[in-house]
Amino acid sequence: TRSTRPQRMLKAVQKNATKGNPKSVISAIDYFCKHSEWAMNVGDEKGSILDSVVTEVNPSTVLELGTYCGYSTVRIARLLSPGTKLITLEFNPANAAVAKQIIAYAGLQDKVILVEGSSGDLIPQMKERFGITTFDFIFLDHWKDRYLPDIKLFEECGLLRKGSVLLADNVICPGTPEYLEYVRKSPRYESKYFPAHLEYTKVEDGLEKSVFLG
Ligand SMILES: C[C@H](C[C@H]1O[C@@H](n2cnc3c(N)ncnc32)[C@H](O)[C@@H]1O)NC(=O)c1cc(-c2ccc(F)cc2)cc(O)c1O
Ligand SMILES: [Mg+2]
Repeated sequence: TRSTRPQRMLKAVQKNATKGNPKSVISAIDYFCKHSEWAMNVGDEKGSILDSVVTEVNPSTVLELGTYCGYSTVRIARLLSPGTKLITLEFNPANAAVAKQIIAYAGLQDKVILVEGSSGDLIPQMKERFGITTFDFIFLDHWKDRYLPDIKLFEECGLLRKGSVLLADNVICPGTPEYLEYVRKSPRYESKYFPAHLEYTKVEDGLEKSVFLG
């Protein structure tokens, strides 16, 4: 049977990247997406903004929603201080299987906890399963209509503290209008929009950074 796009992306990483070198894995995926097949990774333009926010926050507890193939997982994990791990949630088992291999190829498997399942089910389990009190940094990149229910779930589960940073991909394309309205109107968040483009295209998109004020 025909391979899937994530499987072909993995092959491109194994062919063109250097094992244990996260930067080469990131470049190999970006090259694949620019010259072979578009794929819904956060990409290099928005990825640089992601890098700068992660570096600024220097988080000890990190959560990513929507692993896909692990591109942003590798971008984030390579910047974390020694001993810090990121938890990433992926609903689709086939995508999780590819992500696991891409993360391992980058040599970052010891910095990543990849959990298969849906954010709605897993967020309430964070404290008991992973000993998390609050998250310093959360990257939202999953189903766009889950951003709003999940940020409310973070609040209900007491997973945010004064200064927790939430960074959301695709707030313009495909778009997350209800989430944007919520974080921009709520007095409990300080929000800022970072304009960019949909990965590997000229279509407008951007990242929304929201700081929880407690
Ligand atoms: C949603 C996907 C990313 C992954 O998220 C997992 N997922 C989902 N819901 C959950 C959950 N509730 N819990 C855990 N994981 C979860 C899934 O299985 C995908 O692997 N991302 C996108 O759909 C996406 C789409 C586009 C896009 C833009 C323009 C177009 F013309 C077409 C597509 C761009 C992007 O930048 C994206 O990020
Ligand atoms: Mg995205």
